[in-house]
Amino acid sequence: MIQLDKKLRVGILGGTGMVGQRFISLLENHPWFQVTTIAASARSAGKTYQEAVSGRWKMQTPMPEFVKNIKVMDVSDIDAVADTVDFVFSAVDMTKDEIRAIEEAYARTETPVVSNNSAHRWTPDVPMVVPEINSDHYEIIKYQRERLGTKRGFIAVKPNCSIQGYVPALAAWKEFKPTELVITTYQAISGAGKTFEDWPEMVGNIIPYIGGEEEKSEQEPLKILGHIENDEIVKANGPRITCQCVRVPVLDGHTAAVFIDFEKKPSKLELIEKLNNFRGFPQEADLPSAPKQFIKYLEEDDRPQVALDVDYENGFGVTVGRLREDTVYDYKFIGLAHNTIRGAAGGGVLSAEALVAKGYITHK
Ligand SMILES: N[C@@H](CC=O)C(=O)O
Repeated sequence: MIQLDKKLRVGILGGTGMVGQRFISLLENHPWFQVTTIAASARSAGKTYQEAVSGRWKMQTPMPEFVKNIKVMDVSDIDAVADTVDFVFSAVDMTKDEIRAIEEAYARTETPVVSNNSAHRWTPDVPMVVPEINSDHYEIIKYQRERLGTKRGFIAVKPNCSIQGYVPALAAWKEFKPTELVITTYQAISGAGKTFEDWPEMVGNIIPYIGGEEEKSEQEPLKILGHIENDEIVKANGPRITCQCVRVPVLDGHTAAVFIDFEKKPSKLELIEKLNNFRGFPQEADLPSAPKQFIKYLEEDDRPQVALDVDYENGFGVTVGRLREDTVYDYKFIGLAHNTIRGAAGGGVLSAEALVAKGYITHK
């Protein structure tokens, strides 16, 4: 693993919300990153983090000591916040237009922005990366910096949490050329920033609608599987993906039930072997948060299960099971990923580690 002489100073934009809290929990004792700054709305600014989050700490582990007395800054005091950090994670809660503008404004202060938000996912020169799959897309950053007129500053985003249970399998099976997928996702309530305490209507309930989620689940995989052409990322032509997204009474863990067709139908054994052996840049570079084995195939008929498998590889890994031939499609399977770790803050932390290892994030 790379050793840094001193830790990089990190700011969390939107640090009081659920994803911000997850960033703070994951970054306690991080070997490369030290959270020095938390920025949130004017309502929280000036308070200590503990005061600002009072009664709203949603993690299952206690609030880390180091963060309790940090004075929350106003996220719109861009220069003041940028002065205190080497880069920021963004989990701000604003309109898409506001997010696009504020993330660009931070990037223009020469502060790299690693964002959990969807606002910039379709900006053509903004990489949307799952580090095991398409960390080569970070090469687009040089064109983004030209557009923004920056030397250090840029924006990189991570994709939606709903796709993390099946896109890794698609990447592992690329050589068999997947042509068509029919998916249903079963999404945990933490994806909506909720716990059962603040969303009691979800106990024993299913809600067959998550605003905007189906389009993201169908389209974002194509950007990840795409390639750089000139100064933009061009999305892949296929596979065709159709998806239904359903909210289920689970705290953490998005499950995907997937039917899949291939151009060249492989054997079940070949598919399982590709899943278990799939490695990418985080494993090769031995990044601090990299799961040793990114995808694990579980042979038992009743796995993956949220209760047993959501924390696989500390929530950074993906579990797959129930792979079998189908009567209409070539195969069907189930995938599971932790939505607030691999699917949100953890995916952001791993992306930032990849950006450090590749030299895009440095000390100011
Ligand atoms: N929109 C998702 C969160 C993923 O990023 C959800 O509602 O589960």
